[in-house]
Amino acid sequence: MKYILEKKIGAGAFGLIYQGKDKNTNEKVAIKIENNKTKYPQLFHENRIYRILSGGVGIPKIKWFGSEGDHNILVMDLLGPSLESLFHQCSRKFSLKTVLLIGDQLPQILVLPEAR
Ligand SMILES: Nc1ncnc2c1ncn2[C@@H]1O[C@H](COP(=O)(O)OP(=O)(O)OP(=O)(O)O)[C@@H](O)[C@H]1O
Repeated sequence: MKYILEKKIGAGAFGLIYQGKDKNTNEKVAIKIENNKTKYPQLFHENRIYRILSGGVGIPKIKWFGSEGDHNILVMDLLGPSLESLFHQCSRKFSLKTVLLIGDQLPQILVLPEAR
């Protein structure tokens, strides 16, 4: 794999997410990893769904999906911090302006590319 893991940035129900980078270009990426011995692997399906949603606002592009050793690995664009972590940083209170900006942007994220 031409990517290296740098630091853990999140954990989902079934996998861990790391920030990493492309060894050749130094481009920052997000790398999601699951154990491929798990009873109900998810990452293969997640890879397919991300590809269907590709081109949508806020949807990370998939750069690579494959297996190495005991792990399935999905490499994608690194997004900014989650709304939850921004909310936490703002002492769990957003200004009216922020709430309106989020309200304006969320519907664009929820619409499928072909429905635009
Ligand atoms: N492309 C990305 N760039 C930056 N951070 C990401 C990216 N993908 C996921 N994360 C971070 O990792 C966290 C967990 O990722 P994700 O929601 O994909 O896992 P999950 O296993 O599907 O979680 P769950 O099913 O429990 O909601 C996210 O909340 C987010 O903070």
